[in-house]
Amino acid sequence: MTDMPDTQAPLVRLHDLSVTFTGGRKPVQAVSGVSLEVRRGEVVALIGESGSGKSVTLRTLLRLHPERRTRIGGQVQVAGRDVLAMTGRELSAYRGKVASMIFQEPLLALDPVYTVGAQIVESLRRHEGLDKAVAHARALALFERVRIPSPERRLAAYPHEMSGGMRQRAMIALALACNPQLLLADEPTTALDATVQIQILLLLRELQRDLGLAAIFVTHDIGAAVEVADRIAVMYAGRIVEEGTARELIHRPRHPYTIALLRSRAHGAMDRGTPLGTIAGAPPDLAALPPGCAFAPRCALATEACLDGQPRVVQFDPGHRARCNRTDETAGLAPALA
Ligand SMILES: Nc1ncnc2c1ncn2[C@@H]1O[C@H](COP(=O)(O)OP(=O)(O)OP(=O)(O)O)[C@@H](O)[C@H]1O
Repeated sequence: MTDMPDTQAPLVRLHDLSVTFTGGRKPVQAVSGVSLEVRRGEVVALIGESGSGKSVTLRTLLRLHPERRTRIGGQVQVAGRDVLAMTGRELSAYRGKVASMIFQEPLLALDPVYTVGAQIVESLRRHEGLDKAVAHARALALFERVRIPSPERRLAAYPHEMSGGMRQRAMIALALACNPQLLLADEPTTALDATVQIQILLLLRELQRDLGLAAIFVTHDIGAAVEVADRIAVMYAGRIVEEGTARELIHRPRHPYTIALLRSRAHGAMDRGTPLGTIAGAPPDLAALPPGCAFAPRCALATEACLDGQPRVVQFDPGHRARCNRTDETAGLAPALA
């Protein structure tokens, strides 16, 4: 029975991940000690201010960083495979087939000189070994699946000939072409109009459920995170500072940063499209991280101990944890939402 896949094991397992960019004058510690598990069929949202390491974490799952200027520590396992140990050939078989990414700007993912249809057909031929006619039929079915009107005509269009929303749907079709198990989405709707954002989010949620995909979304939008995610992980200065079910995190946040994020949003309305608000002070320089809690200089509850060393990780309900010394003080601090 040893070669049977363990369906109970998490599909994604990040353990003590650290990512340091070494190309500049000083090393930039973009991600520190991130551990995160995502099960099959589960959606996790990574939220936090700009520069908190959300995109870097996501991109590590596909090893998209410049190899020679990036130092990666810890473990990255997807579908039981060690992503950091993959050879170039293994990596290109893995990308798109096991894990696929949709980006904020489809024009960066789609090649401008080929029609969208040609790109999907090419991906299906390369990864799945399909012949041209079968690949074309599959591309057409994918366009129908993501509800692109006049799919046959649109397959023959170049990316720049499509509207933003249609391009995003085409990129989703391309990402799903080879039946991946894991969908990674980096601010997938930020560049779109509010109504198109909602349509795309609902489409992603529907596809994720129907296809039983695991997904990790990076977003600035708490409303979108609550809408699509089963669990939310809040990042600050490269660390996950709090993690829990979407419900738990919104109603019973325990990290002062999560509370500040929720409070900073205008009148606390959980409407979609409401971005994270601003919090007084600035995040730390990732090239000179402090020895203690990186949020302490902005935290009203911080003590000397918070400035001196890394805070402890406190576990609440199963799956809800916060990296903070002061969680006794934050219990019941309603984020002024309801
Ligand atoms: N290739 C790179 N070389 C050097 N620094 C990088 C590189 N990629 C990202 N960084 C830095 O790592 C830090 C974390 O970036 P990241 O993009 O993960 O933040 P984020 O939380 O996703 O923010 P945003 O919402 O703005 O995308 C930033 O300071 C960024 O400048």
